[in-house]
Amino acid sequence: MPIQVGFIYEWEGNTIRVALTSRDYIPGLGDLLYVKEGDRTIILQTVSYEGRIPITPISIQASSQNVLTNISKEMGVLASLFLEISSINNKPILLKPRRPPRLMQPVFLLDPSDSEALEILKTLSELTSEKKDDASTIAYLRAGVTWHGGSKYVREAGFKVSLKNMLRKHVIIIGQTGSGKTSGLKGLLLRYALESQEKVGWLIIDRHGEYTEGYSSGKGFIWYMNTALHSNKWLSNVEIKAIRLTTSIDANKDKSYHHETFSFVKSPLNASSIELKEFIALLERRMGIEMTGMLEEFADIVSNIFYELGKSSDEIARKISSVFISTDNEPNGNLIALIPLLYANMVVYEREAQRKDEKRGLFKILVDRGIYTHHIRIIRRIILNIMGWKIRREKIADTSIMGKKKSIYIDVIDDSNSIVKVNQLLKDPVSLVVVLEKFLGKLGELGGPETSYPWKNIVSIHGVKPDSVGEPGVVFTSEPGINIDEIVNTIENGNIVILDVSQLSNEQADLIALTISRKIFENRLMAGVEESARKPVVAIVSEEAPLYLSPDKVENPFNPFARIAREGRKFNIGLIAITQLASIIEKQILGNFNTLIVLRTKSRSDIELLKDIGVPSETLPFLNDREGYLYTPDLPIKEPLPVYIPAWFEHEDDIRRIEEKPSEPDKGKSSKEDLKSILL
Ligand SMILES: Nc1ncnc2c1ncn2[C@@H]1O[C@H](COP(=O)(O)OP(=O)(O)OP(=O)(O)O)[C@@H](O)[C@H]1O
Repeated sequence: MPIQVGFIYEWEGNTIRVALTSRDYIPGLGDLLYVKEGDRTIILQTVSYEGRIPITPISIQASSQNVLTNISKEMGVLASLFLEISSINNKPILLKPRRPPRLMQPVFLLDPSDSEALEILKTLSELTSEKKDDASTIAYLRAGVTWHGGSKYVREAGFKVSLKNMLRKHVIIIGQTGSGKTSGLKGLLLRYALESQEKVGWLIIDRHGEYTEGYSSGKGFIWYMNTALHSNKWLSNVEIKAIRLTTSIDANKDKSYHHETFSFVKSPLNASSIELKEFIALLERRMGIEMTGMLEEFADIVSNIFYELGKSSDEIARKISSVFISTDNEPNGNLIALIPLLYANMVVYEREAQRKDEKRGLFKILVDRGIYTHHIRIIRRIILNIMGWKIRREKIADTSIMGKKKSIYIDVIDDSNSIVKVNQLLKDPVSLVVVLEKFLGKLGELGGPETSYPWKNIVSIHGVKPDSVGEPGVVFTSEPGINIDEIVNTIENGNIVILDVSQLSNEQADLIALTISRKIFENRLMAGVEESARKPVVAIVSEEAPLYLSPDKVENPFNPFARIAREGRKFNIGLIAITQLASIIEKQILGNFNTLIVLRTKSRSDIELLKDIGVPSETLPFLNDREGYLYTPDLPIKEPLPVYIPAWFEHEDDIRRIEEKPSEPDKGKSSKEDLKSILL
C-alpha cells in the first residue's frame, strides 16, 4: 500500500509545501516523496520541514498536564521539484519537472518497502543507467537518510555507467573523516571486478595500508576482489599486485604471497626509479623557491659532469654516468644521493684549503653561482631527511706520514633505514673514490684548480686501476628493490596495483605518488592520443592529488596531477581524487572532475561550493556513512542524485553466491579452495 504522508499545500518558485497528515511520518532531510498525476510521477526532495502547535502561547501554560497531547499539530515539508517520470507513446521518459503537481494532490513516501514506490525506484534506475554492455553499478538511488536500522536504498535501483567513460574524465570523492570514502570506493572497485567487461588499469596509492588489510585472513577486501575477478570472464586474468614499500630487502623472500593473479610483496624502491625533477618539484613546498633553485643549480652542475662522462671514451666513466643518469637522460635518485657526499668529501676540504681570495674546485663553482656553504648544508640535511638516508664514515686506508700513522676516511651513504635503496657505488668506499676521481677529472676541465682531498689517489693504494672494466674495487650492480617502470607496465596492461606507502613519511609517499603518476602520463604522451585510446583506461586513486591541485601548485609544469587533471582524458588516464575538502582545489581544475561523489561534510566552504552545482547541501552534514550525492554527465539526468554507495563488505552475498557456484572447467582452479590455499 502506498504510504500517504500528506497533500500538496502550496508552491512558490521551485519550493513545494506539503502539509503532512500522517501521524507516523516524521520528515527527514533528503526524503523523497512522490505525487501521481495521470501518467506523470513527480518526485519531490525534502529540503526542510516545519511544525508548530496551532495554539496561542498562553494555552501552553495551562495547568492541565495533558493540554498539549489533546491538540493537533501543524506540520509541513518544504520540498523541491526533483524528477519527473512521464511517458511518450507509452514509453517512460525522465524529465526535470517544469510544472508542480496540482494543489491538494496526495503525496506519498518513496519508501522502498512499498511495492509501488519500489517500481518507481526501479524505473528511475532503468532510465538513468547507461545501457552499454560494460556498464558497472556505481551507486544505488537513495530515497532519504537511513533511520533506526531501516534502509532507504534498494539493490534494484542501481545506477550503471561505463567506467571507461567515467574514469578518464576524473572522479572526485568528497567527505569528512569517516563518511565512507574508502569503504565506498572499495565497494566501487568490487562492482568493477564483478561487472565490468573492460579492463581498467588501477593504481591505488594506499596511504594507510587500508586496501591490503586482512589479505591473509581469507575474508578481507583483497579476497573479495580476487573472487569477483575470477568469476568475471572478461577480467579473470587481471592481476592484483599489492606492494608494501619497506626498508627491508630480506622481507621480500619470506613475506610474499603469490598466486597466478594475486601477489603481495614487501620491498624497497630503487633510487634510479626516482627522478631529480620530481624531487625538486616536491621540495618547493618545503624549502621555498629560492633554496629549491639553489639545489637545482647544484644538481645541474653535477648532472652536466655526468652527461660529459657519459660521452667519454673511458668505459668506466660511461658506466658510472649511467648509474646517475637514467636511460631517458634524466638525472635520478643516485644523483640526489651524491650531493651530500660531494659536500662531505669535496666541498669541506676545498673550503678548508682556500686561501684568502682563492677558491677552489666545486666550492668555487658553487660560490660563483651564489651557493654558499650554509645553503649546501641545508640542502644536504633536507635530502637526507626526506630520503631517510644517513652518512657513514668509512676507513679506506691507513697511511703513515713522516712516521705518523694516519687513517684515511671517506663518507658513504647508509640507506639501511630508507625505502629508497641507492647504487652500491655510493655505499662502497673504494667505488665511491673512483666515482669522485672521475667527477673531479671532468670538473678540472670545467673550472677552478683542484685541491688535495685525503681520499685522492687512494684507488692506486688499493691496486685498483680505474681505467679498466671489471677490476676489483669498482662495484657495478643495479640497486635492489622494485623498479617504478615495472609498476607502470603492470598498470598499463589493465591490472590493479595497490601501492602501500603507509610506512613512508608523507614526503616520501608524495614523491612516489608524483613519480609514478608522471611516468604513466609520459608513457601515454609518448604513445600519442590514438595509441592511448586503444589502451585500457588507467585510473589513479590518490588521497594526495587534491593537495597538489591547489591554486599555488597547479602552475608548476612538473606537477603530474595537474597535467593529468587537465589533459589525462585524451590519453585515457583518469584521477580518482579523494579529499576531505574540495574547496582547496583550484576552480578550473575542479571543473575537470566530471564526476562528483559527495558524502557527509560539515565544511562550510565545501557546502557553499557544492550548492552552486545544485547539491542540496543543507542535507550534507546529516548524511550517514556512504550516503551522498552523485553527479555525473555520464548519466542521462544531469542532476546531483541522492545515492548510497555500499561498502565492499556489503557485497558479501554476491561473493558468497560466486563461491557457492562450481567453478567453470575452462577457468581451471579458480575456486575458493585454491585461493584459500594461497591466502591462508
Ligand atoms: N570492514 C568494515 N566493517 C564495518 N565497518 C567498517 C569497515 N570499514 C569501515 N567501516 C566503517 O565505515 C565508516 C566509513 O569508514 P571509511 O574508512 O570508509 O571512511 P573515510 O571517509 O574513508 O574516512 P577517512 O577519511 O578517515 O579515511 C566508518 O564508520 C567505519 O567504522
